[in-house]
Amino acid sequence: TYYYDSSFAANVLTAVQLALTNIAQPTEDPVQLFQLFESGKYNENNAALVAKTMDILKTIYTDSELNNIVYNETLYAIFQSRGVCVVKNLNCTGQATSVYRTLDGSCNNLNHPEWGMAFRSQRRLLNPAYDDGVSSPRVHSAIGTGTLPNPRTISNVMHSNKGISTPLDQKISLHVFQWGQFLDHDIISTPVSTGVNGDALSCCETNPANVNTDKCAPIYVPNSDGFFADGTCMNVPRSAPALDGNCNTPTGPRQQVNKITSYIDGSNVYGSSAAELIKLRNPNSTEYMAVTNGNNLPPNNDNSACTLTVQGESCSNAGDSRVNVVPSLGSYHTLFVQEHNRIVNLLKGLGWTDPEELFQEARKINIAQIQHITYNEFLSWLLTRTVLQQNNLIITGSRTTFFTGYDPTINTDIANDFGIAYRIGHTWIPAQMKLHTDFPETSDINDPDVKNIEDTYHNPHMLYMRGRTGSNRLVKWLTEGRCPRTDRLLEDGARNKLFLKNGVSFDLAALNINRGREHGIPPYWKYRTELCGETLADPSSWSSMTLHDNITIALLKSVYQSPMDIDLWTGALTESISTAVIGPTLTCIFLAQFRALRNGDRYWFERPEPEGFSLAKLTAIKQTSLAAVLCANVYDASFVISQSAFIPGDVRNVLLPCSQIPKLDLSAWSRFGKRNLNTGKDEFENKLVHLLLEILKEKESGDVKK
Ligand code: HEM
Ligand SMILES: [Ca+2]
Repeated sequence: TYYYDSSFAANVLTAVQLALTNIAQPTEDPVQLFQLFESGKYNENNAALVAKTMDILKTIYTDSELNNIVYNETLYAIFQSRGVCVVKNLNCTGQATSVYRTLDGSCNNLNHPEWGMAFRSQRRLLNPAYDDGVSSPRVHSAIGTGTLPNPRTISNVMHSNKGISTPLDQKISLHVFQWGQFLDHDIISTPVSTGVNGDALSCCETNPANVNTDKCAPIYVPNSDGFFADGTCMNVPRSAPALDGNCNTPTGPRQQVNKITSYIDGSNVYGSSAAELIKLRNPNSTEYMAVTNGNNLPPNNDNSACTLTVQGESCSNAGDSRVNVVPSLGSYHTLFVQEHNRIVNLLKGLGWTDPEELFQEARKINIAQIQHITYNEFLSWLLTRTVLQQNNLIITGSRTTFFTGYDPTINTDIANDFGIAYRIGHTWIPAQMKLHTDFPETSDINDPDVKNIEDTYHNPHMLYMRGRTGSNRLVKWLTEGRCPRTDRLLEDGARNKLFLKNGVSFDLAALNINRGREHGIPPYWKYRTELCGETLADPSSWSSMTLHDNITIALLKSVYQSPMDIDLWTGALTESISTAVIGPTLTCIFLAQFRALRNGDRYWFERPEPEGFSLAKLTAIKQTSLAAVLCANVYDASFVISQSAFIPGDVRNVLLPCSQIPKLDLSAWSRFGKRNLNTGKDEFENKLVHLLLEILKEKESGDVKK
């Protein structure tokens, strides 16, 4: 049962009215108030009323139902102005038999049903380092009375590609960039503080002393910047503080929230709550995900979700709210919605009929593919297979066995520190987005196929180009394009012109540094020692910087007073890389997170049934790859692609036509009995059963021709 329905709305109205009669000085008309509730805008001065309303709603709904509908839907934006109430009291029922992963928190981790679910406080790998111990951003230098360098200054010194032509990594395709972000959007989304009405805050004050430091962390750009005009201030709200389950401020240091499920569970495709999911499914044929005009993402009717420049276009809707950030991200969302619907059709051909079962099994297979591609292809490249092997994180390939390391005592929440460190993917952001040209086409000089990235932010237009074939063309471009190198340099379009609109823009590197400080993330050296186990004789000496090359150390020295001041994001990203893609500290942080996401996930795809699959099914999942998903949805059988779409063809990675790329073979899912593995066809008796079923179906619909 789903509780997102009109009776819920009616119950809220009744509860508000009741609550009004219960508090001393009612200040609002209940109908008006209800409208505010519905639109997610509510005056925080009415906190008592909200609390009372919640009490009444709790007499109607169970906690788990309220978590699903209230926190994620209606009250979320209201509380966001003060902070975000974290989910509590989820129930784990049906432990033994639950076949499908749930979104309301029950049972995804047997030991602790809340771990990994949406609207939880982020975990930390290291204790926070706030200036005042509880909440104020780190600003003081480790030595003397000085302050830390301005984030924009660090960005200019360490992350600018000015005067350096941006090197591309010829060994990896742009799928590394896109998978990296897509994965991020499956596991972490940190909400920021809003104004009292749920509106965006204005954090820049003429006098910096007047900044509301509880809700704001603006970046004042130092003069003579070279790009930003003197006096520029970047309007940055602080991440909303986590409130406890009763929406009160907890004692102890400020924590941040993750508003999506941390499990790799395709929540960017399916949503992070049952209520979100139901709205993403096709209402008429619920086995399918909703699509519009030729397999594109459904529109988001809230046009403030993106910037529209062409009439008739709309923002996209998906399981994660950031889907509109860049169009190539939208194209990935589209790809996995298409893949879901394709799997549904395949299952139908194998005798599956029940819409709910079809939906859930297709979702389970789609999630399994996403997990497999992440560990077997993406992480194999990022962390290397050797490191995965050493840490028992390797997917065993053809030696198909179950994963037996499931450990329900592992906390699967995303770590705050990981959320800062994993932003190293910002080094992969390309300068431009491009539509692949299938055929010689007359190019449209007024609407070219190549656009600077700053012209694509929050604008879905590229998806609409060329008769709405933009999504597939962007995906094809990701295959043929090369990814910017994993280095300290960020493209101008991300470092100077992020979210450029009406002449106002942001610096993504400065945002990352600033965000780390306002989350109370300790400096880089602490991760080397306290988390990753290095022993440093004297962390205050530059000679302790043994993981960086001399040029980088010179740059760091020119901006930081002490190596103990270096911010995690900058310090970890600039570690030198000998044989691997990333340095040892990032490897250590990533391992901590990706180990938890595999070992603590009850529904990890390599587990046996009922949560996972039979060996035959698991073998089928392990055959798949990003290339297979691409071949099944966007390429013709004759298209020649590298077996790992992340790594363009070379001697080690043979190019094959799509027709020869191992594809998702669902014969193990057949409900017609055994299949002949040599021919791939159903045995005779199964064919007969199939035919009979077809005839029965036609009979039922009153359309008997045979
Ligand atoms: C065009 C591509 C991208 C854009 C425009 C973009 C933009 C952003 C922005 C604006 C933020 C929030 C900054 C702040 O205020 O603190 C952010 C956060 C983040 N980004 Fe990116 N990003 C992109 C690609 C990537 C990639 C490729 C990765 C990883 C491989 C990545 C990982 C992250 C992570 C982990 C966060 C923190 C998320 C959270 O806690 O909510 N991003 N990104
Ligand atoms: Ca997720």
